[in-house]
Amino acid sequence: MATLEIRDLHVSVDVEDGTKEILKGVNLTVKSGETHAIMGPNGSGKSTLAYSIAGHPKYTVTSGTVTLDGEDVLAMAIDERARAGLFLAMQYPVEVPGVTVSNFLRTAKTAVDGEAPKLRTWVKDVKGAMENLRMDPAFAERNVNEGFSGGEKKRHEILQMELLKPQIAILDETDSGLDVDALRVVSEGVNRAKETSEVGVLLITHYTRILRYIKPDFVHVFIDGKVAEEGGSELADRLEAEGYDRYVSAAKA
Ligand SMILES: Nc1ncnc2c1ncn2[C@@H]1O[C@H](COP(=O)(O)OP(=O)(O)OP(=O)(O)O)[C@@H](O)[C@H]1O
Repeated sequence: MATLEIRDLHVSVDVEDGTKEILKGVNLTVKSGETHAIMGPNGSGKSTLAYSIAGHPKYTVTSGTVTLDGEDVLAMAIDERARAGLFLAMQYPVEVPGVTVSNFLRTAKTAVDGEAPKLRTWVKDVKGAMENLRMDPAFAERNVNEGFSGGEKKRHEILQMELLKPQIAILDETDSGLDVDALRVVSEGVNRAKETSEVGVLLITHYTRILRYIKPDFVHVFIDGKVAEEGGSELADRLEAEGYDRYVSAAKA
């Protein structure tokens, strides 16, 4: 059982004429086995939240805390965050020339667990996870992210999550690059990880389409760098029907 707690998080970026505050006091708690969706209009700071927790150097945390079971996540090196049980899928994963998917997964698993996985079970686990995600076995021998299509990148991301078995996964879901089949396969992977290993998921949604396949337990509406409203999955349905207009005009008033 793990708890990720974000308390009064303020984050800025450097801009030409100084700094710009993007996150303006975010409060959020995600526990094992829960799925939380963050929804909000373009530019409201959703990706910034993911990047900040991931420790992206462009984003400066000016105040507030992020803890995992009471441990200070922001003080951890990036690899320590993964070892502590956080999975942070990046919106634009980097290419790793010369490193195959298969080697990458095994190295990542070894780093996260502190010991190499047993070869026999590992090979079986990878094969099973790839089958579940309907991935061609040849994919395992390709170099990480080299020439991957949008759908392949997403499947690879979910494959990592299923194999690394984090406590809390933060997924920045640009489902724009996914066709309906890929969207379904990726969503099934997220639902499976939640059911089989009790992963807590913080799903950052840029489009509501993915929420037809993943039912969030909690929905948080992000407006201008903070949470403006919270509710259950019915809130996602309402937002899909009504949009964000009333929040945005309330924030401006
Ligand atoms: N490195 C940066 N330099 C300058 N401004 C930035 C930087 N990163 C983010 N911003 C600004 O911060 C705001 C929030 O951006 P962010 O990408 O977090 O929003 P988002 O809610 O994920 O948007 P979308 O749904 O459009 O992807 C935007 O106005 C964006 O232009």
